[in-house]
Amino acid sequence: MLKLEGLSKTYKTGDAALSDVTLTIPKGQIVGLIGPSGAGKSTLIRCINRLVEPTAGKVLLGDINLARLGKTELRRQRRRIGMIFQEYALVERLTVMENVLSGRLGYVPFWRSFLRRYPGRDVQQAYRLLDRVGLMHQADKRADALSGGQRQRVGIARALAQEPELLLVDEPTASLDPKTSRQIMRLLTEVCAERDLPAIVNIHDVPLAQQFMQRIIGLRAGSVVFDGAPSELTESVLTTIYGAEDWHAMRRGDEEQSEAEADARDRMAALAE
Ligand SMILES: Nc1ncnc2c1ncn2[C@@H]1O[C@H](COP(=O)(O)OP(=O)(O)OP(=O)(O)O)[C@@H](O)[C@H]1O
Repeated sequence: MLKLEGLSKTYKTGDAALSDVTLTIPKGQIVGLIGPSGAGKSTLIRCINRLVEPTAGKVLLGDINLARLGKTELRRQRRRIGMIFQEYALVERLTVMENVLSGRLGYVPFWRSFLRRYPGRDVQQAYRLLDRVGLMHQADKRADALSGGQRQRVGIARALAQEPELLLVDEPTASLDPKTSRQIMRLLTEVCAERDLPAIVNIHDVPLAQQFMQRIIGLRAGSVVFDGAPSELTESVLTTIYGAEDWHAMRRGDEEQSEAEADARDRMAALAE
């Protein structure tokens, strides 16, 4: 279970990016974090594993307050948190298998990782994970030979190889097309459910969040302005989160996108006739 208590962050520049955020995420719950640009979504995610140092507040993972830890203990505790990134953050020249195994780096002694000699148990687990994310036959391919969707599957397998207790997911589908985005979101929600794993997903795409998340947290100017079920995300709630102009502009953007897609489909269909 993750508990944030009074979490705040003011950057050196004076930007108050997070103000007094308090929330609890129970085991197995997958939470979508939405809000306009600059609302503090990335800051919130990064304060949890202290890629960004919180200015105040507690980050309780189980009964350990991550916000209070010194460097060595923080490094150990970070193993409990898996991260998935928008741009995948794979080592491009390494194979898919080696990328997944790198999720074990926090556990194996340095010499083993340096020689790339992982324990047999880790290798077997990595194969199982590759199978689960549908990449069994790509294990020996270099990461730079994969499509965006396949790369994100490697990112998911790598995070799971860590055997985390929490997943932090930063815009996992922002670089993917709509169909691949849905496949990735489906995979993410399934693997979390299978492991009773809680996740916080920073997600720009509101309809995608509504379709896949169990709970939505809306941030605006560093504060939580909505916390509820996807079905409660009404027009007026979205206006509170995004502001009237932004929300209408976003919706118009979606409509234009759908029209463009329908138009492209019609053209393809005409060509195929
Ligand atoms: N390293 C930094 N130094 C100073 N200010 C920062 C830094 N990172 C973020 N901020 C500021 O903190 C606020 C929150 O930014 P953050 O990136 O967390 O928002 P976000 O909701 O993730 O936005 P986006 O959706 O555009 O990624 C913004 O006002 C931003 O300008």
